Amino acid sequence: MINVKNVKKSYGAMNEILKGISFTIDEGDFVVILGASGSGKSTLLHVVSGIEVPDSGEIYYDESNIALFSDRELTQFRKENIGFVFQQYYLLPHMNVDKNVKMGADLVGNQDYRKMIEAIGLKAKMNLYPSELSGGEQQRVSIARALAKKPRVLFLDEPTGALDEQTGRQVLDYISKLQKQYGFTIIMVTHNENIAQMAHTIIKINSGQISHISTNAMMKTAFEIGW
Ligand SMILES: Nc1ncnc2c1ncn2[C@@H]1O[C@H](COP(=O)(O)OP(=O)(O)OP(=O)(O)O)[C@@H](O)[C@H]1O
Repeated sequence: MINVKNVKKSYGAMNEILKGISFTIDEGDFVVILGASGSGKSTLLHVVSGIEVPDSGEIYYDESNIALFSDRELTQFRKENIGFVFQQYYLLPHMNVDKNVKMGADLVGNQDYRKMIEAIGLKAKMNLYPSELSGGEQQRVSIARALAKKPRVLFLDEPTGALDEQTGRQVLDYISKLQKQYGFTIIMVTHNENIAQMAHTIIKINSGQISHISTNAMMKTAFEIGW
């Protein structure tokens, strides 16, 4: 489904961050991208999700190479296919939970978005504002917002990076349960190697290059992994 071929990305003339990355991802896979700080994980996530454009290489979603898309085509592509969750939530502070999630749903006209609020365990807090929620709850709102547009692929950049262990496990548990329910593909960046035990495919990157790709036959739950 996703086929990344020899992708390169630099910031400035001497600063090559992605040095020729290639991999494929199947529909419905749970992929974790591991690597040290500064190895290029976030840059890779931005390029594969169409937030940024690579300098060279190809990024196929089925038959379409999004590396060739115009800005307008990319915006449309992201709207229809991509959900993105960041470490820092990026909720709108003046909107309550319901409105924050509705914002994602409105992008594609999904009337059904409250189901997602319920599925992520926040029905009782629907009318609260982000400042009235814990970090884990805020991250769950941002996941509900991303999933409210029914994306094909959910990208997550260190979704538990700002959370304590127990809250982090809860958030990961919701993510994997929702994947089983809705069948979207997960591509998650983390530097917590334990989280990779939840994934089916593990891509390790080092200094902008892939050092190892492996698959995991025995995926663990969020409460079985180490931390
Ligand atoms: N917009 C940008 N302009 C210039 N340099 C950038 C930009 N974005 C990232 N970089 C540089 O690219 C390198 C890789 O950054 P990236 O965020 O992809 O790494 P990472 O593996 O996700 O790191 P971390 O785990 O610390 O978030 C870093 O040296 C960073 O300074």
